[in-house]
Amino acid sequence: MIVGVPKEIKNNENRVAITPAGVEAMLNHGHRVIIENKAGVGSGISNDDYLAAGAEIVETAKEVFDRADMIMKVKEPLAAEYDLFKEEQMLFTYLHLAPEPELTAALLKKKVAGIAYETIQLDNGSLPLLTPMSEVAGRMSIQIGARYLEKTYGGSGVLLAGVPGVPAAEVVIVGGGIVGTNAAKMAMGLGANVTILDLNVDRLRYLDDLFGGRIHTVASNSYNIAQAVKKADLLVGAVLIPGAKAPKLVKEEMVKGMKPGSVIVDVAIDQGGSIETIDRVTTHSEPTYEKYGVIHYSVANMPGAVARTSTFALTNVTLPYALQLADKGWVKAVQENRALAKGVNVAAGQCTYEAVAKALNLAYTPLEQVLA
Ligand SMILES: NC(=O)C1=CN([C@@H]2O[C@H](COP(=O)(O)OP(=O)(O)OC[C@H]3O[C@@H](n4cnc5c(N)ncnc54)[C@H](O)[C@@H]3O)[C@@H](O)[C@H]2O)C=CC1
Ligand SMILES: CC(=O)C(=O)O
Repeated sequence: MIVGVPKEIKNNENRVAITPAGVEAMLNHGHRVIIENKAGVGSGISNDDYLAAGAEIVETAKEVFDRADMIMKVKEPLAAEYDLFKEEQMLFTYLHLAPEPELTAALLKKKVAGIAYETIQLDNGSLPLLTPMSEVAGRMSIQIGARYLEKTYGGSGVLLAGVPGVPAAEVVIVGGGIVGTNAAKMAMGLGANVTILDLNVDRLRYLDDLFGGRIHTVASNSYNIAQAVKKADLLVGAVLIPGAKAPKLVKEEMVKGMKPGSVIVDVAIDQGGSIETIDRVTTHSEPTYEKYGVIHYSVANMPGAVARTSTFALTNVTLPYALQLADKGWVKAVQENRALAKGVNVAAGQCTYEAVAKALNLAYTPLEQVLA
């Protein structure tokens, strides 16, 4: 099979979907890898590194899409890439289709088999191809929040740690999964007071144990969210219902009541955002906007800014699945791997992921019907 890796084109997206180690593994399995010129540069991987591992470098994304049976990417395709899909091509990448009707329509029209990293799910409910980027984004959310709290960035001028005699900042995290836990680790490490809200009380129990009772855990409901948001210097949105649009848990009225110069980092923006006043996706070039005196940060590809770490963390987990797809073709691969089957969001012109179909008001076709 020919595996194609285009250069990412999202604003400041410096990650790349394969490393030289991945190229070597693909070749060892009998496949060929073609990579767009300079696709790895943002992650510190040169064309020569790829060539030495046995890849072929081509000049344009069009050539990659034209020649490859399977496209491996990091971020969801952007409008400029929609015309490049080949009929029934396999696409393995983050897709986040629930807030993306146009992309979904383009994939359905070309009958692309779109396998989304973020919905591949093990039987224990975990999302192994989302986890490493959630670890990155969760950790980043606190350093980003700390920066925007500084006066020079428009913030309230609060230091997360405080100092002896002046209290530490209040960090409130809505969603205690991978992003939330990693945000809490960083915030606690910096000396902030941390509150995490989650719907899942068992998860809160686990976090209470993990942090030795040194963070506050609170059951998530609109009353408790309102109380927590009111006191927050830094609010992190970190909820997820796999595949679905994020619920808007923090209402406009709650944001209006926040302290001037406080900061919101809505990590859940890639699923549409969990804060009512987050009305746009921002970019690394222009990451924030101000509303009701509160700084809003809603970048959907946060790990792209720390691409060297992120590319290796991501490809560590994507490669084993990519090899299965390349070795067997997507149909056989998903028939033999239940976790991978959950990644199939669209195939054969049908929407095969229920939460995506619901979010976009599309007909839902169970994957088994497409495979029959
Ligand atoms: N902006 C970016 O660059 C990135 C965004 N993300 C996104 O961050 C979000 C969170 O990801 P993970 O932490 O990996 O997910 P996760 O599945 O590990 O955690 C989500 C948590 O949200 C909780 N939750 C669900 N509904 C809730 C509610 N009503 N109230 C409170 N908690 C609720 C769940 O119980 C779960 O513990 C996802 O949308 C993910 O795609 C991840 C990486 C990078
Ligand atoms: C998860 C995701 O969307 C990202 O890492 O960019």
